Amino acid sequence: MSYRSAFRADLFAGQTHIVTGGGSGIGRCCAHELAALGANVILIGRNIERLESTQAEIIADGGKASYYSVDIRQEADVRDTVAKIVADHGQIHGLVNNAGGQFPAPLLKISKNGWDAVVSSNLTGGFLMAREVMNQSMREKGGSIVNIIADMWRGMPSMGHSGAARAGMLSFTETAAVEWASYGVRVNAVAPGFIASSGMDSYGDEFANHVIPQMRGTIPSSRMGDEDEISSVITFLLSPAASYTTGACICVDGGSSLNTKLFGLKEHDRMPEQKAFHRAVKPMAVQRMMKK
Ligand SMILES: CCCCCCCCC/C=C/C(=O)SCCNC(=O)CCNC(=O)[C@H](O)C(C)(C)COP(=O)(O)OP(=O)(O)OC[C@H]1O[C@@H](n2cnc3c(N)ncnc32)[C@H](O)[C@@H]1OP(=O)(O)O
Ligand SMILES: NC(=O)C1=CN([C@@H]2O[C@H](COP(=O)(O)OP(=O)(O)OC[C@H]3O[C@@H](n4cnc5c(N)ncnc54)[C@H](OP(=O)(O)O)[C@@H]3O)[C@@H](O)[C@H]2O)C=CC1
Repeated sequence: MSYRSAFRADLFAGQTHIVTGGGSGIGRCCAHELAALGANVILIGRNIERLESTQAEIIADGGKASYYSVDIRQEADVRDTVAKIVADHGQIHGLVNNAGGQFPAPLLKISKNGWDAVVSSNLTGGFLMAREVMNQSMREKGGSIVNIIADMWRGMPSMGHSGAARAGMLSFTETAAVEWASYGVRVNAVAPGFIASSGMDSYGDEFANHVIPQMRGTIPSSRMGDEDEISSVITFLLSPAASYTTGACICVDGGSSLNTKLFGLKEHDRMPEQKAFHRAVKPMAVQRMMKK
């Protein structure tokens, strides 16, 4: 097995874990790590080629993997796919709700369809997967769910649809942790910062050449994270080492969520009319404080 995990090699032996978005990026990396630790890994995504290729890599490494192609936004398809997985593999021990994505755009440029596409990918889809896995396996037999969210703690400028969905996913995580604790099911979240994943490459040259260098300057650790640095925290949360941890969110972001915001006030400073409006409605004392 070529994946060198920090965890014990038989940690998940005899267990089945689902990784949504397992055909690429963080999900693919996590699927490799879980398989290296003995899990039977179920990959979920839409693009069959990528799923097939990750499955082949894992099998070539001596691990166990299968894939099921499904759009996690389609309720009936999710229900039927989970039923097939349970029929084929039996108990589901872990679910990594990792599938998702968004496009960079300021709020004012996001159409209703664009908003819905992102919210359904990053919030509704994760809910559907968790509900079906719970109803069809974990409710009877227990398990662990890990939801991947994002660094949305101070909003998510230029990805506001995603920020709203991820904040919702955090709330879902907390509610599910409480409601499902008595079934022996733990539900936690991981909030990655800026991770050098294949997904991050999908935003084009402008993003790669301008946004990423600007983002990098805001990270206290002075670098982007790697996929395996997210995978190891997911693995911890799935494992018995986290047996008393539920409803938690671990930020894996090199400190970026503690640092100043990504974007300064340059745009605002270029808008004298709006500035004049704010000044006019503020009490004199506040204006004086602002001038200092
Ligand atoms: C910057 C600083 C950040 C700074 C902050 C940076 C932090 C980064 C942190 C996160 C990093 C990552 O997640 S890394 C990578 C994760 N992976 C990705 O994001 C992969 C790319 N994303 C996807 O494929 C997404 O799933 C998604 C965008 C929702 C595509 O879903 P669909 O295929 O269902 O969407 P479509 O059917 O094509 O389109 C549905 C609607 O969305 C609109 N739409 C789709 N792409 C659009 C686009 N680029 N611009 C405008 N609108 C778009 C379409 O026009 C449609 O609306 P109408 O025209 O009105 O009908
Ligand atoms: N990289 C980063 O810096 C950060 C990433 N994240 C989040 O982490 C997760 C993994 O991202 P990353 O690996 O970087 O990016 P990728 O784009 O490589 O991974 C996203 C995966 O989700 C799958 N997916 C997307 N939509 C659906 C859908 N509707 N149904 C089923 N599968 C779907 C995609 O597969 P397919 O297209 O085949 O369906 C793909 O494999 C995402 O949720 C991402 O937004 C969060 C914060 C930061």
